[in-house]
Amino acid sequence: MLKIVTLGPAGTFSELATHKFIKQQSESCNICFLPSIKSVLHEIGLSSDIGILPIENFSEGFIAVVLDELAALDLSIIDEILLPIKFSFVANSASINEIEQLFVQFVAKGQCVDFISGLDNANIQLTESNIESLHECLAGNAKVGAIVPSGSFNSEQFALTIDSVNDYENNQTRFLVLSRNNNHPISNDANKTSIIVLDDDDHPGLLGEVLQSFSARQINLSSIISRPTRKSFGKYHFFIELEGSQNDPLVASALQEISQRNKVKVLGAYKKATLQS
Ligand SMILES: O=C(O)C(=O)Cc1ccccc1
Repeated sequence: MLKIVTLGPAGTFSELATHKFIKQQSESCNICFLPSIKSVLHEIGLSSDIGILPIENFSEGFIAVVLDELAALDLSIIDEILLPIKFSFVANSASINEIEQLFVQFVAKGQCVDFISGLDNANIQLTESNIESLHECLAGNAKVGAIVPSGSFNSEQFALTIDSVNDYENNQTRFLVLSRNNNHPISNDANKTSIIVLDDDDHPGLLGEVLQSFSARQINLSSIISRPTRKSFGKYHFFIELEGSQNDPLVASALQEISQRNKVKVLGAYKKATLQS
């Protein structure tokens, strides 16, 4: 039995991503929910074999806490999942102008900016998960509203519901499947690799050299993100995703070259997700 930990309570997009992953597995799986992204990350490899969490939204970009923990913890990426993301607004008052308190998950807030900016009188309360927002609204008074996953609620429970409050119609989020065991063989269908170049030897041209190792071999990068090390001001880790895996000798030699000059953590190689996969 594969034990999976993800962001709860039940009903989050993370749970939907987990079910999409489970459908592709031959083994039976057991899901455990934890209330915050950080608590999920820290449980992987303890009571759970793997963890599933959002890493990147199509319009908002990367989730900083996940990148920072990937730099700090000993986790590896074994797969990724892509999900369409649709939000609805629910409220205990039929009049939107009466809403004084809005519960919204901290990543969801940036995906519903246009709608939220129209709620003139609402005080924003950030939550850890979209289902926490839903539960807060269900437990709240007549002046409370929430941004929640479309399809996660029964409209009879609310005085007002408005669908499609996300800024972009084709909103999508990418989730990572993470494990603590770093010895996974690279599967033959892996066509994407994630690495972190850790800032341990800052010098002029560090990033240029890293990029040159890839461009000299015609290796395409799909993302590059810097995150502060939080050790001293102006020092950064670089989270890089590239096409291909170390099964390809060109990728292997690029990573070997970069590793000779820098501390590199290869997070994992996996098959690039699509909405259909
Ligand atoms: O709270 C959830 O439902 C999550 O799984 C986190 C999240 C938040 C916003 C978009 C996608 C996933």
